[in-house]
This record gives sequence, C-alpha cells and structure tokens, in this order.
Amino acid sequence: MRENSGGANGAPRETLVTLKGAGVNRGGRWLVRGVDFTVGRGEIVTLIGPNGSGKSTSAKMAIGVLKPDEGQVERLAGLKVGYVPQKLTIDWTLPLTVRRLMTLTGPLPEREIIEALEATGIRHMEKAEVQTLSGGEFQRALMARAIARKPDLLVLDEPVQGVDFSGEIALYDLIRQIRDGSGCGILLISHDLHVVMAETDTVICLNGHVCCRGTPHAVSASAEYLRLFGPSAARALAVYSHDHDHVHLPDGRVQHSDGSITAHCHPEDGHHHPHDHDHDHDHDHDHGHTSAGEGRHA
Ligand SMILES: Nc1ncnc2c1ncn2[C@@H]1O[C@H](COP(=O)(O)OP(=O)(O)OP(=O)(O)O)[C@@H](O)[C@H]1O
Repeated sequence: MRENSGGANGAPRETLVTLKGAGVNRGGRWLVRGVDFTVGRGEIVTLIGPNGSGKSTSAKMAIGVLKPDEGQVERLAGLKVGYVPQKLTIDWTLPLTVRRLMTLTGPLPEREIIEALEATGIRHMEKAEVQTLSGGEFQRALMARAIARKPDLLVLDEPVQGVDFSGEIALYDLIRQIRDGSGCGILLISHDLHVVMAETDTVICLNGHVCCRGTPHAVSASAEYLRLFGPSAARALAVYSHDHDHVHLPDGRVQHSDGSITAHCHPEDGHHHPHDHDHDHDHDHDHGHTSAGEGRHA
C-alpha cells in the first residue's frame, strides 16, 4: 500500500486505510456515496457532519464492519483496529466493573490492562461499577479497552458526546497522548461542524457524500478565539472553515452553485468534485448544511 506524506518530521506516513469512491446502499437508498479518504500511521482524521450524514457508516466501512456496495476500501495487511462505538449494548441491570469491561470480549494480560487504565487516567477506577461512571470517565474506560490491544488504527465515534467543555479538552489531550505514545492512526467522528481537535490533520465534512475537506485553523492563531476559549482550550481545539460549492436543502435535495437542483449529490451528478477541495481553507464560507444536529458554533 502506498504511503502518504506529511508525517511529523516530513517523512512519508504508512497508509493504514484508504477509501476510494466508497458507498453503502440499503434498500435502494445510498447512505453515503463517493467517500474518499486515507488515514496514515500517526495521522488524525476527523469526520464531521450533521446527524445521519454517514459518519458512522463511513467509519464502519474503513474498519471493515460494513462492506462498500461501490468503490473500494483497502486496509494494510494485518491491520489491528481499536473501535470505540457511539453506542454500546450493555445490560445495565448486571453489575460490571471497569476491569471486567476490559476483558469482556477476550482475555488480556494483566500488565496490558493496567497500562491501558493508567494511560487513560482511570487506574483508580478499576473496581468501579461502569454504571456509576460519568460520561467522560465512561469514554476513558472504552478507550482503555480499545488501546489495550495496541491497535494500529483507533476509531472513536463521537468520544466527546455528552462530555462538558473541560472534559472535551481533557479527552482531546488524552487522544493526542495516545497518538504520540503509540503512533497509531486515529479516525475521529464528531457532529460539531466547526470546532475539532487541534491535532486533526484532515477534516472530512460529510453529508451523504464528501462536501468538503481541509485542515483546521489553530485557535491559538486567532486572538478572538483565544479570548473566547481561553489558553487551555486553544491548545486542544481548532476551528474548521467549510468550503462548500452546494447547499443541502431541508427536503434532502441539493442546490448547486449554478442554481440547479438535483435529488442528491452523487459523483455522477457531475456538479461536485470532492477531490478539488483537498486544500487548506483560508476563508469562512457558510457551511451550507440545513439539517438538524449542528454542533456548537464558535
Ligand atoms: N442498516 C441500515 N439500514 C438502513 N439505513 C441505515 C442503516 N444504518 C444507518 N442507516 C441510515 O444511514 C444514515 C447515515 O447513518 P450514520 O449512522 O452513518 O450517520 P451519522 O453521520 O454517524 O449520524 P449521527 O451523527 O446521528 O450518529 C442515517 O440516515 C441512518 O438512518
């Protein structure tokens, strides 16, 4: 598999997963189509988009839980994936300690359990019942479970959902430490359309297809955002400016820059070329999403 450029020291990164024009169709409806992105070792890719835009579906294609109905998904041979899903089916009536959660789906050596609990800052909660954890603590427990098996690619589906602002900063700090310590690639999902983890290398904005992509701006570069967020938040968060050439209308149709309206925005519609947008964005466009589920505005 090819390598992409842009590692911390400019060295090429080993590509872990590549999606090429990937799409999933259920019952004749395309949940997502034409999805292209790669995640390299040590790279952080953030998928953003409103509710139902296909973020989880795209992540599931990346890790092989869902097979694409069109296009291709290539994974590095022997790729180890750690997946923290958005929802976990747990029988909450049964007692379950953090420690037991770690080995629920398979045994782990003692040393690796302890290391993972320490890395996520919840060693002291080893015996705590999972039901009693706060949202942020539960996320850490799920992350501990995922990193204990030393994945090459860590996929985190909305890790900061239901976590307060300082918890969000702490979780992003933790994700950065995990990446720095293990060198794994990270695919992060967020429904916040504007504010992403500062270390994000590439943002992919989805709404049934890739609407735009680019690099976020460091909050620390803007005095205004620094004032708004404060210095610790500025370290952890970055702002993404969208660059859409079309608008998603409330009825699901798509209005293109030439004023024409199509039922959807698929590769063969000919209006939209997601590959053209693989650059940094230095201007703030209307993000063009009219669906519900928009995240916090900066
Ligand atoms: N197995 C399925 N069969 C039919 N439709 C599905 C299936 N799985 C997901 N969908 C639909 O596909 C669309 C995309 O879902 P997906 O979970 O990928 O969105 P998302 O961007 O992750 O949303 P959210 O932010 O709400 O988690 C939604 O409209 C959802 O209802």
